[in-house]
Amino acid sequence: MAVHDWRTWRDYDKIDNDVVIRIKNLKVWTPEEKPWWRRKPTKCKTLILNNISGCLRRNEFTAIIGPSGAGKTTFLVSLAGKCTLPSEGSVTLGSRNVRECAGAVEIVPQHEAFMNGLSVIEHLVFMTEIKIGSCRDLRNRTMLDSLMEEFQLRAHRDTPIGALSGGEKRLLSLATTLLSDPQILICDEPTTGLDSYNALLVIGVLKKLSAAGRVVICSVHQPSCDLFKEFTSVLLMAEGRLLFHGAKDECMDAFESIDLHCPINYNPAEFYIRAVSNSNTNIQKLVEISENRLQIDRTSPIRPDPVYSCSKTVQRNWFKQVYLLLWRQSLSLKRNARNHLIQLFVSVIITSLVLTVSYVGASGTTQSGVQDIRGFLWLITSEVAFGVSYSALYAFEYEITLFKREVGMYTCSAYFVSRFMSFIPRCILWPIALVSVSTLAVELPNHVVTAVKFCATLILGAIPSVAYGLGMAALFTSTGIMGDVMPCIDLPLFLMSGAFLRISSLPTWMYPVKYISHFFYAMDAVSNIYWRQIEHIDCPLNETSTCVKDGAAVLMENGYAGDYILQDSLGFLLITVFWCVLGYIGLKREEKKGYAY
Ligand SMILES: Nc1ncnc2c1ncn2[C@@H]1O[C@H](COP(=O)(O)OP(=O)(O)OP(=O)(O)O)[C@@H](O)[C@H]1O
Repeated sequence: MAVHDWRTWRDYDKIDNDVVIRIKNLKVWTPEEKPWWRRKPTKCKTLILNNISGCLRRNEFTAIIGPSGAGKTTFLVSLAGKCTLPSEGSVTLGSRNVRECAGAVEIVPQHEAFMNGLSVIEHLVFMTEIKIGSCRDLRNRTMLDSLMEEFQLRAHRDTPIGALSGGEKRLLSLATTLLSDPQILICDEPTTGLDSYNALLVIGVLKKLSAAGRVVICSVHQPSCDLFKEFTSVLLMAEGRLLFHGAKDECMDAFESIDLHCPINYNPAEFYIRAVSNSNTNIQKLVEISENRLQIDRTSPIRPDPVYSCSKTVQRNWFKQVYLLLWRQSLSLKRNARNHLIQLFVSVIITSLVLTVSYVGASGTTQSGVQDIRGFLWLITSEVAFGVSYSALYAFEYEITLFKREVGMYTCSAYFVSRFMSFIPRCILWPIALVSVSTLAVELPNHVVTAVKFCATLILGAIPSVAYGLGMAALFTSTGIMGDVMPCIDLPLFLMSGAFLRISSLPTWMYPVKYISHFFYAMDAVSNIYWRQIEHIDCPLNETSTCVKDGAAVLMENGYAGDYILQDSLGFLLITVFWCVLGYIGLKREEKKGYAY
């Protein structure tokens, strides 16, 4: 098995065993909980990492072990510079803070986040394209091929990720991380969920990477003897403290020096973990030993800087990012095409059939027909607006973890724009299907032309509806309450449509709300299209109430504008921009919250 022989730290073959990462008095804590309206909390509630100091060296292949809740994950995430909890102390690469060395350090989190609709090869091609550059580049293609070979992913090349086993997903996650050839690789429980063969396969690849000059550090949950012996050093943690860090033999010596002897044929990793679980005395003694050893580390040479600032990751230009993200969305959409078609059939065709049956023969040329047509126009408008905006509402809920894991690969705006554009086919298909079927039995003047105009208007109206749904989704993603908030905002917006009350009868202070209502502009446009063609409405001789004489009178009664084309087009555009800006702000806020682990 060839392991990345094109990736060596050739600059450093003269210095051996020198320090790469230095950790100085690292403390991480959970903040005191305060009501959301109070100032940002600063006090410490629970100390997760307690004054950890140490260093990691070149060629070191370290296993982090310790009881559950020891702080292993928090330590690894801090090493990668991605910890979002309040902290003190420093983690440095050379003389630079690890947070400034993007690309030099990569973390493989414990729980994978993928777009499950993609196949293995599609996912790897996307990641290659977005992280390191074009797949047409021979070097990038070789890298991709070699990783597929190393992690035995060839057999699953075309398998959808959702159908992979937990272990196979783990291998894919590792392969994805290694695409950018990080110099420091941090893995949180890379063997969890793998059978012993695959666990050894993964550890074997990681070991070779460390032998080639990288720093590889992994937390391992209860490693077997076979697995444990592959590591060159061990880092033992308990209760947020570093109890030991060094070669495996030295660890055994340290335990023996405090009179703790590992029985013959007993798994040493298990012995260490047991010895420090719930034993303050042992923890205290080991902390003292660890502090003495630290004095030696402090005198070790530090690597010069330049190597850490270099990274093989590239930032693709904004349009390329949008294109690649759209391509990924479209693949996922294609794989779920059957579900989308069923959804189209159930939600649109059946609804349209119900409408056409209910409004059979309806015409706006009679007094009783005026009300029917008003209802019909409202129903086709609202079906499209609601259908499209609610389908966008959950766009981020399932993808937010993926988005937060991929921070740095593409910009927030590129992601938002691509997500927005991925709804465009729906904005076109839904209105066409709805209008074509629902108008079948309704009497429209110039039937085909009017139906086409309805389609065009509803397509344009669907775009601000998507922006509205995405805006709400991005603003309330983290709270998960968008489904509860949206109906409350819908109410004033659809009241402004003019379908339920005359806009002219609104209190003056409510008047401006209509300008941010996509329901209003859509209803205004379809009503104008229809009623402007009705030149006469019959008024029976025995009619007691006042008759509406023509379509213009109906428009006047509802308060719909004169120059509707300009007003409604501008309205659609402004509302789309308004909700997109709000959605972008919401997504940016999520991005700022940091890495999801
Ligand atoms: N964001 C957080 N908010 C509150 N507590 C947290 C947070 N992150 C971690 N903790 C707490 O810090 C402690 C250490 O967590 P961490 O996940 O780092 O431990 P671990 O050693 O990786 O555990 P395990 O082996 O079970 O995965 C745990 O008690 C955990 O509940």
